[in-house]
Amino acid sequence: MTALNKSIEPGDSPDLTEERASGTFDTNAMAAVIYGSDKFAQRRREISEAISKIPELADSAPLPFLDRFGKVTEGSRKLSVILENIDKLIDPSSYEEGLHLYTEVMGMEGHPLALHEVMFIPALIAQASDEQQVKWLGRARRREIIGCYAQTEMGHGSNLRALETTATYSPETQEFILHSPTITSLKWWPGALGKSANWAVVVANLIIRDKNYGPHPFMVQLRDEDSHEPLPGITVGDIGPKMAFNGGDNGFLGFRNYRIPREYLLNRHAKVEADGRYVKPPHAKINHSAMIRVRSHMATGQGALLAHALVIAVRYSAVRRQGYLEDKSREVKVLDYQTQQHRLFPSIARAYAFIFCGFETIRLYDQLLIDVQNGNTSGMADLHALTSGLKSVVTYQTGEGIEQARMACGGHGYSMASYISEIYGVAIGGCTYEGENMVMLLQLGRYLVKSIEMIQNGKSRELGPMVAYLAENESEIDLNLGPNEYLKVFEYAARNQTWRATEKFQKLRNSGMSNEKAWNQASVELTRASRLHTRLYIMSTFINHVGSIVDQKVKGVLIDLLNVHVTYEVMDIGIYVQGLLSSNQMDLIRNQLYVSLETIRPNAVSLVDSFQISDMQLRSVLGRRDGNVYENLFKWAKSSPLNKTDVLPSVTQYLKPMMEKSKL
Ligand SMILES: CC/C=C\C/C=C\C/C=C\C/C=C\C=C\C(=O)SCCNC(=O)CCNC(=O)[C@H](O)C(C)(C)COP(=O)(O)OP(=O)(O)OC[C@H]1O[C@@H](n2cnc3c(N)ncnc32)[C@H](O)[C@@H]1OP(=O)(O)O
Ligand SMILES: Cc1cc2nc3c(=O)[nH]c(=O)nc-3n(C[C@H](O)[C@H](O)[C@H](O)COP(=O)(O)OP(=O)(O)OC[C@H]3O[C@@H](n4cnc5c(N)ncnc54)[C@H](O)[C@@H]3O)c2cc1C
Repeated sequence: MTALNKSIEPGDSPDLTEERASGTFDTNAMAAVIYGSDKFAQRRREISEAISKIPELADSAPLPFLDRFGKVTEGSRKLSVILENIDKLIDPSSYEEGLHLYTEVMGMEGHPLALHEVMFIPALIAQASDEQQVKWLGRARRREIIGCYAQTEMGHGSNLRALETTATYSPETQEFILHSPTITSLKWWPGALGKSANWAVVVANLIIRDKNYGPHPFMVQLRDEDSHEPLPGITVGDIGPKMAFNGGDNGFLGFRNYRIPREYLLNRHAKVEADGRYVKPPHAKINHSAMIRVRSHMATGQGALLAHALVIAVRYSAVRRQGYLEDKSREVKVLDYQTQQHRLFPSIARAYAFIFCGFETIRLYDQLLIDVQNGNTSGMADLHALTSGLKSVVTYQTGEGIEQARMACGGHGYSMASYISEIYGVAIGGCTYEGENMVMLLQLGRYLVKSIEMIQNGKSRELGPMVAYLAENESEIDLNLGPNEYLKVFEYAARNQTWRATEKFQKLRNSGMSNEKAWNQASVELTRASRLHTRLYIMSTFINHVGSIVDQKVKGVLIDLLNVHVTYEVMDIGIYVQGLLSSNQMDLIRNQLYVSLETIRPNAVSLVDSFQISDMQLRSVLGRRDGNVYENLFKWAKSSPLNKTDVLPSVTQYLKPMMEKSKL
């Protein structure tokens, strides 16, 4: 990967060179904005450079040609090469540098340490006492052990209160006895559990003298550290192939009266004394902190996945020529079609918006962690509500954007040579993991209903800054629309829908219906309110972030992108703003959107180049930085294992005899 201003190199496709020449800003300066600092953007480039110098870190074959066994083996092989060279590649104490290294080398299909870094270590940091951290955190960080986070069961993932795995305290031996009483109680889905992890943070119901204290996290050894064989009392294995993530070993796990010491309950917040006395945590949901953390990181993670698909689709659209506009002597780049721009550019804006939003939620989580360690849990409900909505909206919109990017690549988009279907499979997993989207939208819905109830009870002044707009009133909007007026339009839509949904719920409840039934009958409307509220938050963070940028050229193009965003988003929620905007105003906004697509066009390739995703990381023939797509597409097809011989054994064995027989 080059560090050149506009990434122009000899041998590049002239079409892409032309695009890069038309860019109005420095892609390195934009990368500094995307990755939070010039220093880190520079480190990413250096790490990519260092990776490219170690040939063993490259995939030994294009991943789509490997079967499941090959993918899992390839992941472990590359991991061992990474660890042999780690000091040459990154500062091992930097989480961000490590994440970049793993993302680039291991790719997105899963690997043995994926959950170790993302959930196991963070769960130890948030939930293990200082003493427990001394015992396990160093070992985990040095990778002497491999861990995972085992919560979901075959029968229950969303409703944690119905988990069936038990951890029964035995005061006589001062042990917990872990047990899986039914088939549905088997842990099912945890990443890296099946074959890689030898330890797990296991979430099980804490039972003391027949009383159930609900789900708690326990540190559990699953496999012998020498032989890697499962320990007696443990049944563990892989759950089989999935829609994506097939380099990962999502697993199942069962316990047969499996004993662990009392000290293995992660007891920073809740404790069980030797005599069985239970010490309550400071907040009932404190054991959910590992989930809040991942949800806080998901906006940037999903923004990056959307970015991968857009790098591929935008670059390819600049080299793909098909059909004509005015000049009939040369076919046009498909990127010049308005429909193609409408398909791709609003997603570029969303990818940037998600990444900027993620900066904010990561900051909020880091602050919450400090607060909670100091005994202050007051921020938990706000962050839970915010990240519940955000993970749901960004995963859904990312999925939509990636699928549009695939279609924007025509037939070749459907080939694994584009790699977009893998990106799609990985990204939409996010609609399910860390809380199924509808379930999480309804969590935010609860928070919004409570906020309306505060207003109804005359407590508007106690509302937090994110929901204060629910108490305002806006019935007219200036025709001369700028980003802040668009925010007002979104506020109007979110406020109206939240009030409407809450009033529906209240009306049903007041009619004598049970709380649960009334909630269920208002739930579609409540999820709509949650989505609008979250989209408002994304827009407002995007506007604030762009406002804070210093480099004027970068800021200029981001303002153009923001114009794409606000106009597209408002058109997309037209049905919710009919009472506010006239049809003339809607036409005006629609036209502003079309103008903003044209404005962004010369910078489209530079905007996706700025994500600085190397070819190695992208794993896409269509998205190559040099744009030399066609010759490499042919090379890729020729490397298919099916093409090793001209005549396949299956032809000799089945098709030839069939054809011979038909001749008689
Ligand atoms: C660094 C990472 C970067 C990027 C990520 C990239 C890649 C990841 C790769 C692969 C995937 C990896 C891992 C995937 C892991 C998993 O999926 S782990 C399992 C995740 N499981 C879930 O998310 C389960 C979803 N369910 C829940 O979270 C909860 O059960 C619930 C839906 C929130 C409901 O909980 P419960 O029934 O206990 O509570 P309620 O009765 O509904 O509510 C009671 C009140 O408590 C409040 N509440 C609930 N949760 C929290 C919380 N976490 N914090 C604060 N408050 C909480 C709730 O709002 C209620 O409040 P009230 O309205 O005031 O009463
Ligand atoms: C790729 C991937 C990786 C994963 N990794 C892990 C991991 O590392 N560790 C781990 O513990 N788990 C992991 N999981 C499991 C994941 O967290 C759960 O699958 C997820 O939380 C959803 O729970 P569920 O499967 O029980 O869905 P269900 O709750 O069964 O959802 C089915 C349907 O029911 C609906 N529904 C459920 N409850 C309600 C409700 N109250 N109101 C309205 N609708 C409702 C849902 O909206 C959905 O439409 C992973 C899953 C995937 C796909």
